[in-house]
Amino acid sequence: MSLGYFAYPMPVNEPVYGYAAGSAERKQLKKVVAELKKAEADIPMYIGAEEVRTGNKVALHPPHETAHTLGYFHEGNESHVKQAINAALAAKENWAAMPWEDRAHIFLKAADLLAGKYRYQINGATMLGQSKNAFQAEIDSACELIDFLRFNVHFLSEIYKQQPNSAPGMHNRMEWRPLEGFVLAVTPFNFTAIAGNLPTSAAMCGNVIVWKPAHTQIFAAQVFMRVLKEAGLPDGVINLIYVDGPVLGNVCFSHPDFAGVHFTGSTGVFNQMWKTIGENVGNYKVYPRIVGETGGKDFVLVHKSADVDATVTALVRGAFEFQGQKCSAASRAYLPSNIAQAIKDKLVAELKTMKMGSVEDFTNFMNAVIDEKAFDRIAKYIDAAKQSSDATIIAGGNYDKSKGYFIEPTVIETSNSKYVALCEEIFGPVLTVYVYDENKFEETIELVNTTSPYALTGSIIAQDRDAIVLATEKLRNAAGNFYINDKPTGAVVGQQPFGGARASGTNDKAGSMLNLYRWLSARTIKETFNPPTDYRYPFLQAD
Ligand SMILES: NC(=O)c1ccc[n+]([C@@H]2O[C@H](COP(=O)([O-])OP(=O)(O)OC[C@H]3O[C@@H](n4cnc5c(N)ncnc54)[C@H](O)[C@@H]3O)[C@@H](O)[C@H]2O)c1
Ligand SMILES: N[C@@H](CCC=O)C(=O)O
Repeated sequence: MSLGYFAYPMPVNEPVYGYAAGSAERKQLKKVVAELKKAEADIPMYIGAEEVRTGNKVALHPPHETAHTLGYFHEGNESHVKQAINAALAAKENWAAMPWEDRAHIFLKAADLLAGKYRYQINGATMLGQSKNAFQAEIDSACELIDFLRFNVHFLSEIYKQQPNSAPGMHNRMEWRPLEGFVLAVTPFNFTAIAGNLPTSAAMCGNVIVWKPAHTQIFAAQVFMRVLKEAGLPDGVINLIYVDGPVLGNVCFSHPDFAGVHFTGSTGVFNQMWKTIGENVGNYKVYPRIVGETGGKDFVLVHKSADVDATVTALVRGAFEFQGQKCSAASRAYLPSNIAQAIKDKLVAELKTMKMGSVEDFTNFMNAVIDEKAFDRIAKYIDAAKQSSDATIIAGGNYDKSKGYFIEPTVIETSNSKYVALCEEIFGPVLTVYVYDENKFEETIELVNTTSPYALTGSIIAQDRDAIVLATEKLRNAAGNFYINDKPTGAVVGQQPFGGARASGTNDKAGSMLNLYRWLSARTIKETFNPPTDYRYPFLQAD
């Protein structure tokens, strides 16, 4: 029963804690990190009302301290995927029928729990499990996830208000129904916020979800699942399972009730999913929604009028925060010949001041990359640069996996505008720079536009307004998030809706109304107050 239209005004972004030396929040976070590290967590899957322990235990290690064991998760198989789908479908009717304000309040309560009681837990789990420093964890697993929850409640309440016109004698209305079936959320390792947003944005719309996180993000994912339970999310609405990708795909993409996938991860995996879904079209009850935000090869284009210090800071933060493991990370920079040397000199000097090590030491800017597979992949690009006649390593270039997966922040300079490290996503702490003739700005814009298949983020750094206008126009399709005089990372929910096009995904802008529309299937209802009782039109009468 609805007895009013309830208001959910635009929220403000969650304030970011600074964790400065001596602060109470820093002490508290350190204490929780130490407790989490000792606890040897035993992590079940969450299917319906059950905490499922299969006994097939997989150990979790901090990427920066691989000899330590954080705990174990219970890995599932095909039967658990089926159980999760069944639990989701069983929860569907009640969940879809729950009044919006009650659904909304579960997610608003979850946001408050994250902002208070669980803030250090979710940050600590992200720090240890994904090797994020305290600040990077704070902006991700606390603030961005809280923002996703609060802003999506606001955006969905705005969508529900959108209604058609009505001519005299009738009333038209629009029901914003959830999709018919279940939604699959497949989430990446690098952002706890994204992992939390993909299942909850669709669930908020009344959908039921099977959620599969990356194995390397499970340590934080399970904290969020417990927060959702405590906030009152009914059993079966979101089912958290730990299985291999192909096992998941085999069951979900051949299921008649598959209604959509909310994916963030690499372009290759998304392409494979899309193909499999295409092959199964005709076997589903509905045309599934396919939403995927994928890889990037994000650029920084520097104009001859740029400020050197601003450029270097944008490059250092943009390329090396969280070891470059952001889809938005600055990974190729185009430097004009007049200031290229000054930029490179300062960049190299700044990188020498950067410390790398465990997340427990708050003076470390850099930590480890996520796992051995990533370490080996990134090291190959560095080795190739060492051997290439087209490339020189001007900073970093060393790596070591004896204690953790550590790779120095590395800058490659190349004279080949199509060098592999300017084209392919490396997803690690590697920035490739290319110096161009300062008088060939327009040609360089074209180069930026055509060098890589991706179009996620990019920046122009310039003081000359004409250069900014030109780059903004000509690079319209080269990035879904375009920055002027800033790094290309760090989008904030409600401020810079996030997503790219071309090989970077479907650009459904996480944390915006656009994304929520994908999880809704509108029904139009026309009610006529005084229906006609005779089929004959007046013109049928004889003169
Ligand atoms: N555009 C964005 O908004 C955005 C945000 C974050 C990360 N990313 C991208 O994500 C990638 C890094 O994350 P990752 O390493 O976790 O990506 P990934 O593609 O390896 O994995 C993503 C998810 O897909 C699952 N998966 C892997 N193979 C699968 C298969 N065959 N079938 C079904 N599921 C499968 C993984 O287990 C994981 O849960 C980078 O390419 C990065 O650019 C993009
Ligand atoms: N939203 C994040 C990127 C997420 C991708 O990994 C940013 O804008 O840096």
